[in-house]
Amino acid sequence: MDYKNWRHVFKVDPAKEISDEALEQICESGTDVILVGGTDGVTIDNVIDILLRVRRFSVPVALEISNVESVLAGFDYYFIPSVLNSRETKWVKDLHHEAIKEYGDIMVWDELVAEGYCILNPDCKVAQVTNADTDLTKEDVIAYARLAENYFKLPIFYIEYSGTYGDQEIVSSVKEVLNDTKLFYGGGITTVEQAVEMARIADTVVVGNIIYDDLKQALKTVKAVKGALNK
Ligand SMILES: CC(C)=CCC/C(C)=C/CC/C(C)=C/CC/C(C)=C/CC/C(C)=C/CC/C(C)=C/CC/C(C)=C/COP(=O)(O)OP(=O)(O)O
Ligand SMILES: O=P(O)(O)OC[C@@H](O)CO
Ligand SMILES: [Mg+2]
Repeated sequence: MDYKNWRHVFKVDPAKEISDEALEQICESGTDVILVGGTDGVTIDNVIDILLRVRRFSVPVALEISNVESVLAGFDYYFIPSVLNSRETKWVKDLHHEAIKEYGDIMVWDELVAEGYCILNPDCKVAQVTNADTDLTKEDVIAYARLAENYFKLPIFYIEYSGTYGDQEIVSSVKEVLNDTKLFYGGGITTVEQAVEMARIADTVVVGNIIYDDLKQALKTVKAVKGALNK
């Protein structure tokens, strides 16, 4: 299935331990994709390990690149984040420029999907690493969404609350101004109710940490998201 039609995503962090049984349940859950990614501790070894283990199942698998050293062939898609509200150009376009300078000749451009991130939880790891300015009004976030769609023409705008449940009003307001760019929501989904709530607003709902904290609850989010009607 094309990433534009994904409703539910499990984000599997290669830096975190997961048993074969748990991984099998995640892969066979009916989720639309396994997105392999994390902020830190992502290495070529742990990415190979996850790829080989997920590839035993038919679910699509994408790599969300957090450093060039851990990129390898064999994924269906490569998701490339740019943190639009980072205070440092490094996380918006400099690392990307370096990577393209080095690997531009061998890159398969059709497999790359650019994501415009807007990080809104000041305490999460990714906000700290990328020095994100999370002190934003609803209007600021809407402006980032419009920048992503109408100026940079990014296929994905990702509202990231990693580790905490987000503000529905902000997510709804962003959804209202987007047309072609898909809205990904991720952060703090721990219950079926939260999964349904965000699935009614966002195009795609990303479920991460609950996989490691409460697998049973994590698995329930798949049906919840897929059953929810997008407004
Ligand atoms: C073999 C082959 C296919 C070759 C391809 C060639 C190649 C190298 C292509 C790459 C092209 C390219 C443009 C790459 C970009 C390079 C790069 C390093 C960009 C920077 C990306 C970036 C902004 C990273 C910052 C961190 C980030 C946004 C990570 C995303 C994941 C995320 C938000 C995780 C959430 O946090 P988590 O880790 O889960 O937090 P907890 O542990 O607290 O839960
Ligand atoms: O881990 P959680 O809080 O579910 O967030 C999911 C994802 O948006 C992280 O990048
Ligand atoms: Mg995580």
